[in-house]
Amino acid sequence: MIMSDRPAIYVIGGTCGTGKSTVAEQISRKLQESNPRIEFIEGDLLHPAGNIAKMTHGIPLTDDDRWSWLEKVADASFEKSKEAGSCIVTCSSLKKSYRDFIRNKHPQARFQFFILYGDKSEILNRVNHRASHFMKADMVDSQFNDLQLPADDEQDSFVINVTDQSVNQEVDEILAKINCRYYTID
Ligand SMILES: Nc1ncnc2c1ncn2[C@@H]1O[C@H](COP(=O)(O)OP(=O)(O)OP(=O)(O)O)[C@@H](O)[C@H]1O
Ligand SMILES: O=C(O)[C@H](O)[C@@H](O)[C@H](O)[C@H](O)CO
Repeated sequence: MIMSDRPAIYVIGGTCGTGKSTVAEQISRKLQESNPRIEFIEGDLLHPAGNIAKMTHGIPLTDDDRWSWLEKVADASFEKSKEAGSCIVTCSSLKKSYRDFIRNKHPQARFQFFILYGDKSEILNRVNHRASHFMKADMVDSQFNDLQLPADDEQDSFVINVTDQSVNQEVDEILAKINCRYYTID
């Protein structure tokens, strides 16, 4: 087995309220133990102001709202991964076409998608219980309507169940997949 020399980008996706930021922060801390240069990019910070305004007012984003944001996510994460060998980014990546767009933007990199998935009732519960976040419960239905979970034809993508696992269990599951992939030839 050898280590791949393509930079690796770990995308933590899923609908609002699945725990993307919470899980991604912990994963980056774990990975930084062996490589302090690995960075975590909060994908929500790359949205244009207009997208945040729409979501704050309970208006779901369209494909056209998302393309320029997805491009920034792909570009920013690729740049960081070239510096450190890998990086972590949160990005909902709800549709297959979005994941394809990101993959195809930088074929020199190895993107892996971890799509966190929780039952709608659990997600509503989480969104209702967090304070001062722009994404409110009225957006949950539209997020589930747009969600296309990866199927077998997306071998770089995994669905992580977040309904009945703790954050630590989710982090361990993702790290196991990252480590396993990192040391294989591709
Ligand atoms: N098992 C779990 N896994 C992840 N998050 C959990 C879990 N249980 C509870 N939470 C809580 O769910 C809430 C949502 O998490 P977080 O804000 O990280 O989600 P998110 O996907 O980044 O949300 P958004 O995309 O809307 O910003 C947080 O308050 C987090 O602590
Ligand atoms: O694609 C989208 O509709 C958006 O990225 C949303 O998913 C939010 O940015 C994120 O989840 C924060 O609540």
